[in-house]
Amino acid sequence: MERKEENITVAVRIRPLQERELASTAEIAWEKKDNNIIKEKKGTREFIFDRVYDSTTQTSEIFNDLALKVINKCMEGYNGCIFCYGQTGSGKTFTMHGMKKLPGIVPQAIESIFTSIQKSSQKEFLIRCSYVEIYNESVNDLLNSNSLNLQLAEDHINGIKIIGVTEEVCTSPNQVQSLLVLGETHKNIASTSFNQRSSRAHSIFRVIVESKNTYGKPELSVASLNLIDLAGSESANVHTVSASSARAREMKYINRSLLTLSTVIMRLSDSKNAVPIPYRDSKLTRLLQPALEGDSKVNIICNISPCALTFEETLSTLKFAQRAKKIKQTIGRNDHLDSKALIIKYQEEIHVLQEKLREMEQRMSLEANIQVSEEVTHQLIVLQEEKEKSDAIMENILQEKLQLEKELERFRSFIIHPEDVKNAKISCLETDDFDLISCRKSIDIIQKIKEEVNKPSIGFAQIVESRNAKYDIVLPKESLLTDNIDKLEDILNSDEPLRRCMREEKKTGVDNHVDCMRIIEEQDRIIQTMQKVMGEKDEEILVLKDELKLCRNNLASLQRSIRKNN
Ligand SMILES: Nc1ncnc2c1ncn2[C@@H]1O[C@H](COP(=O)(O)OP(=O)(O)OP(=O)(O)O)[C@@H](O)[C@H]1O
Repeated sequence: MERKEENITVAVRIRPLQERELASTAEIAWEKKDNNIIKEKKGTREFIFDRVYDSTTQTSEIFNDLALKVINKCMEGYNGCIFCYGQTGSGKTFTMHGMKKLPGIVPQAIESIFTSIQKSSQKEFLIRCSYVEIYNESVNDLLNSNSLNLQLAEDHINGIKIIGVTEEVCTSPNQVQSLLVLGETHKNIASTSFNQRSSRAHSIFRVIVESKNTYGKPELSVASLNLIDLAGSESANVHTVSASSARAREMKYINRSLLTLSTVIMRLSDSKNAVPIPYRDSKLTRLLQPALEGDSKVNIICNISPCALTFEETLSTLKFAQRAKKIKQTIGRNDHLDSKALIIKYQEEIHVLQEKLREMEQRMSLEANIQVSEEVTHQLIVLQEEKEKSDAIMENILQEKLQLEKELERFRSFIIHPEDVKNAKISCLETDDFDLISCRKSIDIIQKIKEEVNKPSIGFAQIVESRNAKYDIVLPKESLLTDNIDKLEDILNSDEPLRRCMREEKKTGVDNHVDCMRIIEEQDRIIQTMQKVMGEKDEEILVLKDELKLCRNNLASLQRSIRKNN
């Protein structure tokens, strides 16, 4: 632990005259002589301090001159303590807390701590805050209105501890600011003869700064900064008869604890005197003991009124300040190489939590995979069912198509094409009931039919036109018959209904061309219907083929994603 001796820094702040003082005939009794001297205006008394501020000084100047040094020391691991001392209405709360537009030492200290953290690139910090008041010798938690009369205990590492006090870990100035606002709502404030809003208790706002090196030597320090707004001393005679017993009781406790503080300061300032120091006589001095004994860099700001109305009280304050100025301290840095600091504890907890988080993330991703697999499997089953259904439909359609193709083929077989005719055999000529003569007769008959068909009156000319080739082949010429004997046989073979009709005609000698045409028409009609049905079926097959293709694509992408997840 590094140690160096230094005096407590003491400053005096003279506040401006208040309305009540201005309205009185009382004169100015105290004035600033120099930057560090205050003197009695009409007398010879002079007091020298580290700094003297007059009524024109802004709190920000006091902060930069004095408080900032304490805060910077805290950031390096040294304890710090700043307190405002003075009679009631002298400007202690104004200096310590200030107002929104004129912020006091506390809000400026908070800003400064977080700015310093921002600039420290090679350190990690943990900030926690507590806010208590000592009211009628009872330590009350200002951050928890239910925590009253907290007990104090001595801790060899952390000094005097307030058992059960709320300590909030803060990560931003706003968070600390909101704690101050909360504490303010729980404070004991009342109107007194000298102050409309008089603090009836000593309030202690404590910021604990834990810091740890992130580079180099693994240094760890825990420093506490105590910012104390003392309640103001009051002479018993300033209270009127109407002062309530509650006010009188508060006053008694305030004065007694301030007297103890004075005694402690006096004994500490007199190093030759070996009498015991009565720290335990009040909660205030008990709490301030470690700081006053030298574990903290201490700043005392003594607030005074320059008015002659409170001359005696101001003189008493200046004497207190003079004694405090004599106290010598040996301040040491609080290096903690053990794991008791919260920052270490929290880092260990963070490590454990990070491990847990990693495990959880792994489990979650595993779970997600299982879920994906289940979802994919379900989709796969649905798709396979759909595929089976569409396969069955396809099979039916194919069967139907096959059936239709067979039928179509059958009906097509009724139609005669020239190439078919070429290859045909004259089997019909080999039969018993069919000779060349009868053929000739048949040809004659067909010729007759053709002539009849070609007659415009009959009206079948167009219908039969397409089939003329067939009949042209069998023109009634013997030579042609010989040449196209194969064709003739084919016609006769494949056009069975027609042949039957012709035979009928041959047998009976009755003209049957009307029946022949009807047969031809019937054949054409059936073929057209079959072609139409086939066309529709082909379209259906195309649609189903597209659907099947889509199903196969989906199936393939799902199988791909299952492979990926596995
Ligand atoms: N330097 C200053 N400039 C302007 N006004 C001030 C200054 N100091 C104090 N005042 C005003 O004087 C009044 C009393 O100040 P303050 O409440 O700070 O006194 P106090 O010492 O805290 O009193 P108490 O001990 O009774 O709580 C307030 O209205 C405050 O605004």
